Amino acid sequence: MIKIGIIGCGFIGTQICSAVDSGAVPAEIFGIFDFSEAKADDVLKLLKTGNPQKCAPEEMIESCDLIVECASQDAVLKYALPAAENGVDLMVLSVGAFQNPDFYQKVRDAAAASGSKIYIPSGAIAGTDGLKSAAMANISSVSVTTRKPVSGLSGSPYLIENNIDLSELKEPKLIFEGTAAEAVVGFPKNVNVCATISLCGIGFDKTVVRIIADPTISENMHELEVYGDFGHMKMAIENKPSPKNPKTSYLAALSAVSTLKKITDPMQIGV
Ligand SMILES: NC(=O)C1=CN([C@@H]2O[C@H](COP(=O)(O)OP(=O)(O)OC[C@H]3O[C@@H](n4cnc5c(N)ncnc54)[C@H](O)[C@@H]3O)[C@@H](O)[C@H]2O)C=CC1
Ligand SMILES: O=C([O-])CC(=O)C(=O)O
Repeated sequence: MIKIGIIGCGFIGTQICSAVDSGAVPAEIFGIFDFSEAKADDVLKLLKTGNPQKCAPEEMIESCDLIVECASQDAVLKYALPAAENGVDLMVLSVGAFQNPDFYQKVRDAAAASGSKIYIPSGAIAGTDGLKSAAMANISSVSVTTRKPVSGLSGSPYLIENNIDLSELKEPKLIFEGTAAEAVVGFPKNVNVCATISLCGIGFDKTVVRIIADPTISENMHELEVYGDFGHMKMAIENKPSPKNPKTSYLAALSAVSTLKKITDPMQIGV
Protein backbone atom coordinates (compact mmCIF):
# COMPACT_ATOMS: atom_id res chain seq x y z
CA MET A 1 0.00 0.00 0.00
CA ILE A 2 1.25 3.48 -0.80
CA LYS A 3 2.25 5.69 2.12
CA ILE A 4 0.68 9.14 2.02
CA GLY A 5 1.67 12.38 3.76
CA ILE A 6 -0.95 15.13 4.09
CA ILE A 7 -0.01 18.82 4.24
CA GLY A 8 -3.05 20.79 5.42
CA CYS A 9 -5.61 19.42 7.85
CA GLY A 10 -8.57 21.61 6.92
CA PHE A 11 -11.70 20.52 5.06
CA ILE A 12 -10.04 18.69 2.14
CA GLY A 13 -7.27 17.12 4.27
CA THR A 14 -9.83 15.80 6.73
CA GLN A 15 -11.99 14.31 3.95
CA ILE A 16 -8.98 12.59 2.37
CA CYS A 17 -7.82 11.15 5.70
CA SER A 18 -11.35 9.86 6.45
CA ALA A 19 -11.59 8.21 3.01
CA VAL A 20 -8.24 6.45 3.45
CA ASP A 21 -9.09 5.47 7.02
CA SER A 22 -12.42 3.96 5.91
CA GLY A 23 -10.65 1.72 3.36
CA ALA A 24 -12.26 3.49 0.36
CA VAL A 25 -8.72 4.15 -0.92
CA PRO A 26 -6.14 1.34 -0.55
CA ALA A 27 -3.41 3.44 1.03
CA GLU A 28 -1.99 4.32 4.42
CA ILE A 29 -1.71 7.74 6.05
CA PHE A 30 1.95 7.94 7.15
CA GLY A 31 1.93 11.48 8.47
CA ILE A 32 -0.01 14.72 8.64
CA PHE A 33 1.13 18.33 8.97
CA ASP A 34 -0.62 21.63 9.60
CA PHE A 35 0.88 24.77 11.05
CA SER A 36 -2.18 24.76 13.31
CA GLU A 37 -1.39 22.02 15.87
CA ALA A 38 -5.08 21.97 16.84
CA LYS A 39 -6.19 21.12 13.27
CA ALA A 40 -3.61 18.33 13.03
CA ASP A 41 -4.74 16.98 16.43
CA ASP A 42 -8.40 16.97 15.29
CA VAL A 43 -7.51 14.83 12.27
CA LEU A 44 -5.33 12.45 14.31
CA LYS A 45 -8.26 11.86 16.67
CA LEU A 46 -10.46 10.79 13.72
CA LEU A 47 -8.08 8.14 12.38
CA LYS A 48 -8.52 4.58 13.56
CA THR A 49 -6.27 2.58 11.22
CA GLY A 50 -2.52 2.48 10.59
CA ASN A 51 -0.09 4.45 12.71
CA PRO A 52 -0.40 8.05 11.50
CA GLN A 53 1.80 10.68 13.16
CA LYS A 54 2.16 14.42 13.11
CA CYS A 55 5.35 14.97 11.19
CA ALA A 56 7.24 17.69 9.34
CA PRO A 57 6.96 17.85 5.52
CA GLU A 58 10.72 17.22 5.32
CA GLU A 59 10.18 13.84 7.03
CA MET A 60 7.26 13.04 4.69
CA ILE A 61 9.51 13.78 1.71
CA GLU A 62 12.00 11.21 3.05
CA SER A 63 9.45 8.50 3.93
CA CYS A 64 6.27 8.78 1.82
CA ASP A 65 5.38 7.59 -1.68
CA LEU A 66 2.92 10.45 -2.21
CA ILE A 67 2.43 13.84 -0.58
CA VAL A 68 -0.94 15.57 -0.83
CA GLU A 69 -0.87 19.36 -0.58
CA CYS A 70 -4.25 20.65 0.56
CA ALA A 71 -3.08 23.73 2.47
CA SER A 72 -2.30 26.92 0.50
CA GLN A 73 -0.34 28.26 -2.46
CA ASP A 74 2.49 29.09 0.01
CA ALA A 75 2.74 25.40 0.92
CA VAL A 76 3.05 24.47 -2.77
CA LEU A 77 5.82 27.05 -3.23
CA LYS A 78 7.65 25.62 -0.19
CA TYR A 79 7.31 21.85 -0.61
CA ALA A 80 6.56 20.97 -4.27
CA LEU A 81 10.13 21.33 -5.53
CA PRO A 82 11.83 19.35 -2.72
CA ALA A 83 9.24 16.56 -3.16
CA ALA A 84 9.74 16.44 -6.93
CA GLU A 85 13.53 16.55 -6.57
CA ASN A 86 13.38 13.65 -4.11
CA GLY A 87 11.34 11.45 -6.46
CA VAL A 88 8.20 11.63 -4.30
CA ASP A 89 4.82 11.87 -6.05
CA LEU A 90 2.75 14.93 -5.23
CA MET A 91 -0.92 15.87 -5.46
CA VAL A 92 -1.59 19.62 -5.56
CA LEU A 93 -4.92 21.29 -4.68
CA SER A 94 -3.69 24.90 -4.37
CA VAL A 95 -3.03 24.87 -8.11
CA GLY A 96 -2.86 28.68 -8.40
CA ALA A 97 0.77 28.46 -7.23
CA PHE A 98 1.61 27.18 -10.71
CA GLN A 99 0.72 30.53 -12.34
CA ASN A 100 4.41 31.43 -11.94
CA PRO A 101 5.82 29.91 -15.16
CA ASP A 102 9.40 29.60 -13.83
CA PHE A 103 8.23 27.76 -10.72
CA TYR A 104 5.94 25.48 -12.76
CA GLN A 105 8.76 24.61 -15.16
CA LYS A 106 11.21 23.94 -12.30
CA VAL A 107 8.78 21.53 -10.59
CA ARG A 108 8.00 19.83 -13.91
CA ASP A 109 11.68 19.43 -14.79
CA ALA A 110 12.52 18.11 -11.30
CA ALA A 111 9.71 15.55 -11.51
CA ALA A 112 10.82 14.47 -15.00
CA ALA A 113 14.42 14.06 -13.78
CA SER A 114 13.51 12.10 -10.63
CA GLY A 115 10.66 10.08 -12.16
CA SER A 116 8.01 11.44 -9.78
CA LYS A 117 4.47 12.39 -10.84
CA ILE A 118 2.53 15.56 -10.05
CA TYR A 119 -1.23 14.93 -9.84
CA ILE A 120 -3.72 17.79 -10.19
CA PRO A 121 -7.31 16.70 -9.51
CA SER A 122 -10.12 18.34 -11.48
CA GLY A 123 -11.13 19.88 -8.14
CA ALA A 124 -14.34 21.86 -7.90
CA ILE A 125 -14.94 22.02 -11.65
CA ALA A 126 -16.05 19.59 -14.35
CA GLY A 127 -15.07 19.52 -18.01
CA THR A 128 -11.30 19.01 -17.72
CA ASP A 129 -11.67 15.76 -19.71
CA GLY A 130 -13.25 17.50 -22.72
CA LEU A 131 -10.89 20.47 -22.49
CA LYS A 132 -7.79 18.23 -22.44
CA SER A 133 -9.04 16.40 -25.53
CA ALA A 134 -9.93 19.67 -27.26
CA ALA A 135 -6.40 20.97 -26.55
CA MET A 136 -4.97 18.31 -28.88
CA ALA A 137 -6.13 20.65 -31.70
CA ASN A 138 -6.50 24.45 -31.87
CA ILE A 139 -8.49 26.19 -29.12
CA SER A 140 -9.53 29.78 -29.81
CA SER A 141 -10.90 30.76 -26.37
CA VAL A 142 -11.45 29.51 -22.83
CA SER A 143 -13.42 31.39 -20.18
CA VAL A 144 -14.48 30.58 -16.64
CA THR A 145 -17.20 32.48 -14.79
CA THR A 146 -17.23 31.84 -11.05
CA ARG A 147 -20.19 32.92 -8.96
CA LYS A 148 -19.97 32.65 -5.17
CA PRO A 149 -21.89 33.86 -2.14
CA VAL A 150 -20.30 36.86 -0.42
CA SER A 151 -19.12 34.73 2.54
CA GLY A 152 -17.09 32.61 0.13
CA LEU A 153 -15.18 35.59 -1.24
CA SER A 154 -14.49 37.60 1.90
CA GLY A 155 -10.88 38.34 2.81
CA SER A 156 -9.58 37.92 -0.76
CA PRO A 157 -6.46 40.04 -1.44
CA TYR A 158 -8.08 41.63 -4.55
CA LEU A 159 -11.04 42.91 -2.50
CA ILE A 160 -8.78 44.26 0.24
CA GLU A 161 -6.35 45.96 -2.16
CA ASN A 162 -9.20 47.59 -4.12
CA ASN A 163 -11.26 48.53 -1.02
CA ILE A 164 -14.25 46.53 -2.27
CA ASP A 165 -16.81 46.05 0.49
CA LEU A 166 -19.43 43.41 -0.31
CA SER A 167 -21.18 43.41 3.08
CA GLU A 168 -24.19 45.48 1.88
CA LEU A 169 -24.50 43.78 -1.51
CA LYS A 170 -28.12 42.99 -2.43
CA GLU A 171 -27.72 41.86 -6.07
CA PRO A 172 -25.14 39.88 -8.07
CA LYS A 173 -22.10 42.01 -8.96
CA LEU A 174 -19.18 41.38 -11.35
CA ILE A 175 -16.18 42.07 -9.09
CA PHE A 176 -13.34 40.84 -11.30
CA GLU A 177 -12.62 40.27 -14.96
CA GLY A 178 -9.12 39.45 -16.15
CA THR A 179 -6.70 36.64 -16.89
CA ALA A 180 -6.43 33.44 -14.87
CA ALA A 181 -2.89 34.55 -13.89
CA GLU A 182 -4.34 37.68 -12.23
CA ALA A 183 -7.35 35.85 -10.77
CA VAL A 184 -5.39 33.23 -8.81
CA VAL A 185 -3.25 35.97 -7.22
CA GLY A 186 -6.23 38.16 -6.31
CA PHE A 187 -8.42 35.26 -5.14
CA PRO A 188 -5.96 32.52 -4.06
CA LYS A 189 -8.58 30.54 -2.10
CA ASN A 190 -11.37 30.88 -4.68
CA VAL A 191 -10.31 30.15 -8.22
CA ASN A 192 -7.75 27.35 -8.15
CA VAL A 193 -10.16 25.78 -10.64
CA CYS A 194 -9.08 28.46 -13.14
CA ALA A 195 -5.46 27.39 -12.67
CA THR A 196 -6.41 23.78 -13.43
CA ILE A 197 -8.37 24.90 -16.51
CA SER A 198 -5.38 27.00 -17.63
CA LEU A 199 -3.04 24.01 -17.35
CA CYS A 200 -5.47 21.78 -19.30
CA GLY A 201 -6.13 24.34 -22.02
CA ILE A 202 -4.45 27.52 -23.29
CA GLY A 203 -2.50 28.76 -20.27
CA PHE A 204 -2.85 31.35 -17.53
CA ASP A 205 -2.49 34.45 -19.73
CA LYS A 206 -5.11 33.51 -22.34
CA THR A 207 -7.78 32.02 -20.04
CA VAL A 208 -10.39 34.69 -19.23
CA VAL A 209 -11.90 34.72 -15.72
CA ARG A 210 -14.96 36.53 -14.40
CA ILE A 211 -15.87 36.47 -10.70
CA ILE A 212 -19.37 37.41 -9.56
CA ALA A 213 -20.30 37.99 -5.92
CA ASP A 214 -23.90 36.87 -5.55
CA PRO A 215 -25.76 37.42 -2.26
CA THR A 216 -28.81 35.55 -3.63
CA ILE A 217 -27.18 32.09 -3.88
CA SER A 218 -25.78 29.53 -1.46
CA GLU A 219 -23.84 27.42 -4.01
CA ASN A 220 -20.38 27.91 -5.53
CA MET A 221 -21.02 27.99 -9.29
CA HIS A 222 -18.54 27.66 -12.13
CA GLU A 223 -19.25 27.98 -15.87
CA LEU A 224 -16.66 26.89 -18.41
CA GLU A 225 -16.92 27.85 -22.08
CA VAL A 226 -14.48 26.67 -24.73
CA TYR A 227 -14.32 27.30 -28.50
CA GLY A 228 -11.92 25.46 -30.80
CA ASP A 229 -11.45 23.20 -33.78
CA PHE A 230 -13.43 20.50 -31.93
CA GLY A 231 -16.52 22.72 -31.70
CA HIS A 232 -18.04 24.51 -28.71
CA MET A 233 -18.29 23.29 -25.11
CA LYS A 234 -20.30 24.73 -22.23
CA MET A 235 -20.24 23.33 -18.70
CA ALA A 236 -22.06 24.65 -15.65
CA ILE A 237 -21.78 23.28 -12.12
CA GLU A 238 -23.58 24.28 -8.91
CA ASN A 239 -21.47 23.06 -6.00
CA LYS A 240 -22.52 22.71 -2.41
CA PRO A 241 -19.93 24.53 -0.28
CA SER A 242 -18.22 22.69 2.55
CA PRO A 243 -19.99 23.35 5.85
CA LYS A 244 -16.51 23.89 7.37
CA ASN A 245 -15.09 26.27 4.74
CA PRO A 246 -17.56 28.24 2.56
CA LYS A 247 -14.81 29.08 0.03
CA THR A 248 -14.35 25.39 -0.82
CA SER A 249 -16.87 23.15 -2.57
CA TYR A 250 -17.52 19.59 -1.37
CA LEU A 251 -16.72 18.34 -4.90
CA ALA A 252 -13.10 19.52 -4.55
CA ALA A 253 -12.52 17.07 -1.69
CA LEU A 254 -14.36 14.29 -3.55
CA SER A 255 -12.16 14.90 -6.58
CA ALA A 256 -9.00 14.55 -4.47
CA VAL A 257 -10.28 11.23 -3.08
CA SER A 258 -11.26 10.08 -6.59
CA THR A 259 -7.77 10.96 -7.89
CA LEU A 260 -6.21 8.89 -5.08
CA LYS A 261 -8.45 5.97 -6.10
CA LYS A 262 -7.33 6.39 -9.72
CA ILE A 263 -3.66 6.37 -8.69
CA THR A 264 -4.12 3.13 -6.76
CA ASP A 265 -6.39 1.40 -9.34
CA PRO A 266 -5.25 -0.78 -12.27
CA MET A 267 -8.16 0.52 -14.43
CA GLN A 268 -7.56 4.08 -15.71
CA ILE A 269 -10.81 5.53 -17.07
CA GLY A 270 -11.18 8.87 -18.84
CA VAL A 271 -8.46 11.16 -20.16
N1 LIG B 1 -8.22 22.77 -6.91
C1 LIG B 1 -9.46 23.09 -6.55
O1 LIG B 1 -10.42 22.93 -7.31
C2 LIG B 1 -9.71 23.62 -5.19
C3 LIG B 1 -8.65 23.95 -4.39
N2 LIG B 1 -8.87 24.42 -3.14
C4 LIG B 1 -7.70 24.78 -2.35
O2 LIG B 1 -7.28 23.64 -1.60
C5 LIG B 1 -6.62 24.07 -0.41
C6 LIG B 1 -7.25 23.37 0.80
O3 LIG B 1 -8.63 23.72 0.88
P1 LIG B 1 -9.45 23.53 2.24
O4 LIG B 1 -9.15 22.22 2.85
O5 LIG B 1 -10.84 23.89 1.95
O6 LIG B 1 -8.80 24.69 3.12
P2 LIG B 1 -8.91 24.88 4.71
O7 LIG B 1 -8.71 26.35 4.94
O8 LIG B 1 -10.11 24.22 5.24
O9 LIG B 1 -7.63 24.10 5.24
C7 LIG B 1 -6.32 24.46 4.91
C8 LIG B 1 -5.43 24.02 6.09
O10 LIG B 1 -4.07 24.15 5.68
C9 LIG B 1 -3.33 24.79 6.73
N3 LIG B 1 -2.23 25.50 6.07
C10 LIG B 1 -2.28 26.56 5.23
N4 LIG B 1 -1.06 26.87 4.78
C11 LIG B 1 -0.20 26.00 5.36
C12 LIG B 1 1.20 25.81 5.29
N5 LIG B 1 2.00 26.61 4.54
N6 LIG B 1 1.77 24.81 6.03
C13 LIG B 1 0.96 24.02 6.80
N7 LIG B 1 -0.37 24.13 6.90
C14 LIG B 1 -0.94 25.12 6.19
C15 LIG B 1 -4.33 25.70 7.44
O11 LIG B 1 -3.94 25.89 8.79
C16 LIG B 1 -5.63 24.90 7.34
O12 LIG B 1 -5.83 24.05 8.45
C17 LIG B 1 -6.77 25.60 -0.37
O13 LIG B 1 -5.61 26.22 -0.88
C18 LIG B 1 -7.93 25.84 -1.31
O14 LIG B 1 -7.92 27.14 -1.87
C19 LIG B 1 -10.14 24.52 -2.64
C20 LIG B 1 -11.21 24.22 -3.41
C21 LIG B 1 -11.09 23.80 -4.77
O1 LIG C 1 -14.30 25.15 -4.31
C1 LIG C 1 -14.60 25.88 -5.26
O2 LIG C 1 -15.76 26.02 -5.70
C2 LIG C 1 -13.54 26.62 -5.99
C3 LIG C 1 -12.40 27.04 -5.19
O3 LIG C 1 -12.48 27.37 -4.03
C4 LIG C 1 -11.10 27.07 -5.85
O4 LIG C 1 -11.03 26.77 -7.05
O5 LIG C 1 -10.10 27.44 -5.19
